[in-house]
Amino acid sequence: MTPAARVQSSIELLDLIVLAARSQAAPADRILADWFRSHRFAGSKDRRAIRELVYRAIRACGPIPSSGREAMLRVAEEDRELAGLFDGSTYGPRPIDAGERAAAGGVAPKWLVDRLAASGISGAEAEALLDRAPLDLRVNTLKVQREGLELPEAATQTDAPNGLRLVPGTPVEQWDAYRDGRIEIQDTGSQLACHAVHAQPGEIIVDLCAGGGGKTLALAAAMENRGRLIASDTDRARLSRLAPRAERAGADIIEARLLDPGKETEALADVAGQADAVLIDAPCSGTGTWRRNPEARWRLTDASLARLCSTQRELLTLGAHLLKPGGRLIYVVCSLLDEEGAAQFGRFLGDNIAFKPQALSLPLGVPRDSGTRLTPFHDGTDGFFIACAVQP
Ligand SMILES: C[S@@+](CC[C@H](N)C(=O)[O-])C[C@H]1O[C@@H](n2cnc3c(N)ncnc32)[C@H](O)[C@@H]1O
Repeated sequence: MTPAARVQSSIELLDLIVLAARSQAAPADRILADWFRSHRFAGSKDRRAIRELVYRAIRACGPIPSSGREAMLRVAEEDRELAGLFDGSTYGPRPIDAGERAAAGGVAPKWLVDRLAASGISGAEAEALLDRAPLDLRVNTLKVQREGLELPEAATQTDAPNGLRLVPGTPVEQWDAYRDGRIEIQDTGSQLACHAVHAQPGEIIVDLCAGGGGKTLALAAAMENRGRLIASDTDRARLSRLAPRAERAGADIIEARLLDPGKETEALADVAGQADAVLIDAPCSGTGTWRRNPEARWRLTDASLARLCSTQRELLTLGAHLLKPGGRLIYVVCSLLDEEGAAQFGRFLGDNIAFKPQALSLPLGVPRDSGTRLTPFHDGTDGFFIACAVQP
């Protein structure tokens, strides 16, 4: 493909992505994968260049643009070489009309920029939400210790106890160490959220919103495969990814439990009052993960945020009900909005005065009310709010 043809294909893909974002349909990654499958003439270099262009344009537009062309013009405004490819050549984009409008830039739609600012995220902190994320690994101590691990490429140690960092795009999935479960791909912030659980061998631990089990596997490793680790979620597809991952990681103590939405308490009745620790990695707006998923800021609405906050409240209540006296409740969201993080947790503490917040001794982050906040700007991790409470 010519460079101009790649730009035109990216514009057409952005049209599909914008349409899908407006109707909460397929995510950008899926749209790209489908397009590459049905356009075999696009070779690997074309695919890489198109993906790069599409994500540059998504990052460049704060509010959702009205078309793919407007989005690409936004990038072209700051890239003369790209602007020169709007040349009207065969398969290329038509020339830029005098006065043709580019999409608005910025970090996010205005209502979200305002909410972030109200939560103390503005300026450089807000801009860093759209940086490129590094590639972080967790060494699976069920199989190997960090000191004993040999990898095809040099990695630097992170602040997470078993964390390593590589250049983004390193083909980790093709490495033997990945295939045989010695390493997992996991953001440092996510690793520190697991560290905050202080999971011990022999404990009963519930990972209430386990999803595909990223954090469950880290907990199993901390528990040295001893004790009970119940991994629950309401999403069958996500939870079904856990069993093969657990097998690869050699994590034997995980009991996966699919929850019926609205009937979670019944499904976990046998654990009520028994757990040493409950991790609530709650569903959230994901404002802390825009580095990996910049399109998410086009999809979030005030109404969906309110629904997420209400689910978080219910999950906190359920988590508290599962704990034994003295048990630890660890609340985590990959969001930087206080209504999902500090204020949500503060409300729980206000409604449940028997629970006392516990300081977290994490190597990164800054205190935010009763918890700790990690941000891409301050900590180089995804954005997280992490807090712990104990009922003495
Ligand atoms: C942030 S994700 C969890 C990610 C996961 N812990 C990991 O590390 O990969 C939140 C999860 O909460 C789940 N969820 C939503 N509502 C739930 C509910 N009522 N009970 C349990 N899980 C729920 C979602 O399906 C989603 O998988």
